[in-house]
Amino acid sequence: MQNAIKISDFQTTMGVNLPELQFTPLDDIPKRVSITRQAFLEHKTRDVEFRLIQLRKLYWAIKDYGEQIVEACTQDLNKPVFETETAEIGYLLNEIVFTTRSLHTWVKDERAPDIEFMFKFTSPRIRKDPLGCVLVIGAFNFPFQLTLGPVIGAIAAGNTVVIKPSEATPRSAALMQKIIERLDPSCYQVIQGAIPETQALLTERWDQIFFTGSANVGRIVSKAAAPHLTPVILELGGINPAIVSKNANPRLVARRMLWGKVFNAGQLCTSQNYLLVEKPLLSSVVDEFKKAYKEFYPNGAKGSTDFSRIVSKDHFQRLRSMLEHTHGKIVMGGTMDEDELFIEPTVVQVNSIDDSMCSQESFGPFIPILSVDSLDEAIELANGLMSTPLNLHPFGNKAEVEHILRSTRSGGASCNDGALHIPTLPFGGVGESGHGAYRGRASFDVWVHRRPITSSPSWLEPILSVRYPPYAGKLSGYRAIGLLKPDFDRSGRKLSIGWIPFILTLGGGSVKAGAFRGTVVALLCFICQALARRYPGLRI
Ligand SMILES: NC(=O)c1ccc[n+]([C@@H]2O[C@H](COP(=O)([O-])OP(=O)(O)OC[C@H]3O[C@@H](n4cnc5c(N)ncnc54)[C@H](O)[C@@H]3O)[C@@H](O)[C@H]2O)c1
Ligand SMILES: CC1=C(/C=C/C(C)=C/C=C/C(C)=C/C=C/C=C(C)/C=C/C=C(C)/C=C/C=C(\C)C=O)C(C)(C)CCC1
Repeated sequence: MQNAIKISDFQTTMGVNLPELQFTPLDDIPKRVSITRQAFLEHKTRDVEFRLIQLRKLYWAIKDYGEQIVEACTQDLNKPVFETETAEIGYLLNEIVFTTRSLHTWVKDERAPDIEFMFKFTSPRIRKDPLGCVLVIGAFNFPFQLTLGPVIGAIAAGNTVVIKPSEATPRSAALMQKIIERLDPSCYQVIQGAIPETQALLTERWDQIFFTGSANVGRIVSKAAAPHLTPVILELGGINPAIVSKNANPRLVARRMLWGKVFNAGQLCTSQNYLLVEKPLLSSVVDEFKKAYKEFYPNGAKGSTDFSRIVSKDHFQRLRSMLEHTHGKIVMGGTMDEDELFIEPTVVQVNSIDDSMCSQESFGPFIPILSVDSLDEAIELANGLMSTPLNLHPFGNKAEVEHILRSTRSGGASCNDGALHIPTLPFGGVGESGHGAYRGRASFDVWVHRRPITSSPSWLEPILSVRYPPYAGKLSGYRAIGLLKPDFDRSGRKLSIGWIPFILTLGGGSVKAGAFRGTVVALLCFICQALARRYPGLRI
């Protein structure tokens, strides 16, 4: 709710001090990036104990600054204390504890699957290497969760990190800097600013960029990354459909859909953008929305401390314009107050999917509803608007939900629910809603390079030497044992080989090839046994 340019000195509300946001001077940015790059090249973050210490420090910094986090979210978004405690502070603390508990397991080399017998002696394994010096660009709506969430994984994976919080929530941005300053400053830096500062960051070379925000800025980030071939994780928005069958429970539909639009005043990327409801259920769904609104906010949302405000005037005006341009009928809510950046949870019955309320992402407390004649009509409309949204909300019986899932694509799906996403499940978009997933174990995986490693022992040389020239006479051997036999015919049908040939051929192929493979296996076993007998301490 503050303008990023007009920021006062330390402010005190209810006795809580908050730091002032100061943009990083543009000239300082390359130097600060090179500090973190240098720290990576010095292998500071390779040590797993070092990473754990940093994560534990982060845990205690978030805990110690808890009151300030609540205050910053109040000032930036009028976020209810309950929502800050659960979706910002609690969410991050849980993610850190989960990560620190699991890290020793996650970092272990993995045995490589699907390895042919002869290569097993090269000890094939997958190592989880850090990517290097990485950039995290955060969004405004859950300023702490969506900025520090990806940072937890990046630290756990052994990267050095530069963090750019959203300037749209200046109190939170400034506080995040204080929090990160508790960690090793050579490895973790916060750069503050808006477009010029972000552009300056994007001209640097990164080993990965993790961006959360709008698709338009996502495109800018991708373009900037391309010259350096930098991988980019994009966590974008979406025009998420809710598809409601006539067999759904209208009370549950209304309560769960309303929750998605009152949590953070609907500034929630996983909540539904619009509802497509089968005609017979329409009027009862609308009635249930009115009842649920009364239950959630007996005295209306405006006077309640349990309802956020819209982040800025620009977003407020964008939302107002959406409502002003609708051809639909407001059946619940509809009030707003620009001075307070308040928009009431508003249900609008629309006549077309092209209505201003459906065709763009609202990212606010709007609930447009369009009635449809069938689930298939709903599926066609939803796929036509944005075929790859971030989330999907099918409501109905098991068969109907399955049918909807099989006919659509989306980053995730909350069946018979609003914006629910379990924190340890991988989370991310597909197509227009982004790519790459994080959270829980995925937060570690998204920040590592899975490096395949083999070590060829010298005693394997007689076998490995089949690859060296001269090649004469070697091709037939390769064809006999090196080629897998297909278990399908030319029309794509699967062939069944039966048990006896399967046993005779050691898993498939011709009897001759199987016999040859068996001889090689027996020979290798014999060599290993002989070696083990001769050198009792030898480990193979
Ligand atoms: N998938 C997710 O996890 C997720 C989460 C939250 C928000 N979102 C999406 O983000 C959008 C709203 O968030 P927002 O308003 O913070 O997004 P935004 O794209 O406006 O801003 C995100 C970040 O990009 C920076 N930025 C803005 N313009 C830029 C430019 N021209 N060049 C370089 N950097 C620039 C901002 O400083 C900010 O840090 C919605 O579309 C929402 O759906 C997605
Ligand atoms: C059950 C018992 C009790 C009561 C327990 C209670 C009341 C527990 C309440 C838990 C709640 C409300 C947890 C809420 C968690 C919310 C979370 C994690 C929100 C996350 C939001 C996210 C991830 C948003 C993301 C947004 C994105 C990505 C985009 O914009 C007792 C204690 C009474 C007794 C014992 C039993």
